[in-house]
Amino acid sequence: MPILAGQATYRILDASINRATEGLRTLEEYARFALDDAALSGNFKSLRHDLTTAIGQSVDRQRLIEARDTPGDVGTEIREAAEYERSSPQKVIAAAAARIAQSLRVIEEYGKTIDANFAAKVEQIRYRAYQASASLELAAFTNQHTAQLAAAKLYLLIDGGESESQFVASIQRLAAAGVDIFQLRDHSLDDRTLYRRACVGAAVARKQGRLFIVNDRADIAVASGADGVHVGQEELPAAAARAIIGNRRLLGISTHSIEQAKEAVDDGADYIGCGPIFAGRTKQFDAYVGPEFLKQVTQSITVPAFAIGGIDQSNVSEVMATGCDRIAVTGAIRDAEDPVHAAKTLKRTLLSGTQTE
Ligand SMILES: Cc1ncc(COP(=O)(O)OP(=O)(O)O)c(N)n1
Ligand SMILES: Cc1ncsc1CCOP(=O)(O)O
Ligand SMILES: [Mg+2]
Repeated sequence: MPILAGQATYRILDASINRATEGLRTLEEYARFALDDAALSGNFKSLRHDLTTAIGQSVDRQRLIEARDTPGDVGTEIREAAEYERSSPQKVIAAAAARIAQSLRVIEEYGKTIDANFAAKVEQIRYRAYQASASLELAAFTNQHTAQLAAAKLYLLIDGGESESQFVASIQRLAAAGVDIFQLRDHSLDDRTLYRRACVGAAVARKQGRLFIVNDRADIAVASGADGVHVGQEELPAAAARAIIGNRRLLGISTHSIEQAKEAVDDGADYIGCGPIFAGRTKQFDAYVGPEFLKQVTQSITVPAFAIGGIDQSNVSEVMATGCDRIAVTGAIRDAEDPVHAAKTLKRTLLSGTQTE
């Protein structure tokens, strides 16, 4: 039986009102329970309240309910595989934000057939919802960074490789082998090539659910979409690097003493590198701080601390004996006969807390 025009409008509004309020609640719950962000969750609550109030003032609820026919809704049979693909809370948030924007637009457009003032109110709610959703997505990205960093154990300093394709393939293989963070560190590359490697590296690392950091260059870290920058004691001071990368990206700082480690944390480092612990093949130093420095760090530093310098399967147990279970390496994986196996073994050791071959 053909549906009466008025009934169709109310059926569309009913479905869209449900979608919009459900989407707002989905984002409100993340702000409240994942971010503990009272302001942001309150923002979504007031959006829900204002939408419900505007609807109550202008749309006849009985007509909405009378128009509802879920068993007869042909849309319930239409299934897209992507609807069930939510590999992270961030994907849930992005999907809910899109659903809110679309539904509010539908309510606004069909609401015009009932009451122009009602539609104008919904338009303002839509604009507010855009901004609140963007704030939540950005906060969720930062929250994801923090969570990924806290869980990270194996950090690989990687060069630009023989070619872009070989560089990308290395990241894919070694991410699958357990590397948690990649840092592009290649002083031989010109800026253009370094930028291009950082762009593709950040993209492929993110696709593998891994963090991607650029060594030394805060400008290239931002321009390439990397997750952050790592600076040493001779590069940009923390405040200058942070001014470039902002608060949504990670700042790593090299430290060679407990004083520098404490200073780095005070200066806002999201993580620190601690070394050089042992002599290694990648970078030579006049002096090595040894595992004792790591003991001091584990006793007094609150941000993730990655031991670095000559660390490989033969001495990682000395690092772990200090209580430090995070390492940053180059040669141990780069120079291994089987880099994937070397990465897997190191990661297994770090996770299990014991030496395994
Ligand atoms: C994780 C991590 N720790 C330390 C370093 C060393 O950085 P830096 O002292 O700036 O030396 P270069 O890497 O720039 O030669 C690092 N890169 N990563
Ligand atoms: C860049 C850097 N800074 C301190 S040690 C080091 C090199 C780490 O490489 P490897 O793990 O091969 O010693
Ligand atoms: Mg440096």
